[in-house]
Amino acid sequence: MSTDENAAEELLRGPEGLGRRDMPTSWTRRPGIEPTPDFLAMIDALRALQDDVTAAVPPPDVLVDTTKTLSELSERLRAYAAPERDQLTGRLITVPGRGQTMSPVLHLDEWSEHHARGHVTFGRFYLGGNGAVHGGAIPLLFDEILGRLANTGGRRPSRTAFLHVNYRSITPIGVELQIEGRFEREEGRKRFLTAELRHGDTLCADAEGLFVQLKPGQP
Ligand SMILES: CCCCCCCCCCCCCCCC(=O)SCCNC(=O)CCNC(=O)[C@H](O)C(C)(C)COP(=O)(O)OP(=O)(O)OC[C@H]1O[C@@H](n2cnc3c(N)ncnc32)[C@H](O)[C@@H]1OP(=O)(O)O
Repeated sequence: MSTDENAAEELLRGPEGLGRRDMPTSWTRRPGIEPTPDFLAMIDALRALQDDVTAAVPPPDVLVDTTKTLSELSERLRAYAAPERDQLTGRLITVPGRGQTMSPVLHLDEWSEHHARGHVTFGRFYLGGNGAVHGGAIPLLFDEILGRLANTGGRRPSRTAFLHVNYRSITPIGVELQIEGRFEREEGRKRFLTAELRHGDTLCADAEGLFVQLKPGQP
């Protein structure tokens, strides 16, 4: 196993491997790369921007200005693009949201090898229509909680083979929702997990996921 995989395994091992607020703040493949508060602040600002862009209907002059500013920002950051092995976003597993903005921030409140409970709020960015979260955004969240659960507790890495989602009632944006995941059973390399997303007493969606443990050399 490479040093990188060892580092990941170390953080994923055991009930304390995830969800701890006081653990080292980085999962990095190269010493010296850390998610500084400034980096995390940039990610938070991007999340707010995604919500604001989604909601905004600006006048033409503001649109022109905004486009110019965004293009300048892209160009500025492009100069610092790193290869995947050095990328921070998505790999900061000790930070809620893992430093990426593709899925909403999952806050874990309780964690064990077989169960996880947390909360999440979908912002305006995730709107499908009529106040409901887009149907494609909900599996992102299920994959996040189940993927973590499937790969924690010293288990060898696995990948999602299927993720079946049932949409039971609309999932509202802009309010805190509760999410719960369970590691149901293991059959050889196959790990079966389930999850539910609720708004108070209302079941919004549930999911069943199969995660298959990777064979050596499988990407
Ligand atoms: C690497 C991770 C590190 C984690 C670090 C933590 C990071 C911090 C948290 C991140 C949280 C986000 C986690 C996201 C996790 C992803 O989303 S991964 C990305 C999405 N998934 C993929 O890209 C997977 C693509 N598919 C594959 O790579 C391969 O198909 C798989 C899933 C590895 C399986 O292929 P395989 O190893 O050749 O397996 P195979 O021998 O065909 O099947 C094994 C068994 O599974 C069954 N099976 C396989 N596929 C299916 C299926 N679709 N339906 C039913 N049965 C199936 C087979 O029938 C067989 O059953 P048995 O005959 O043993 O009873």
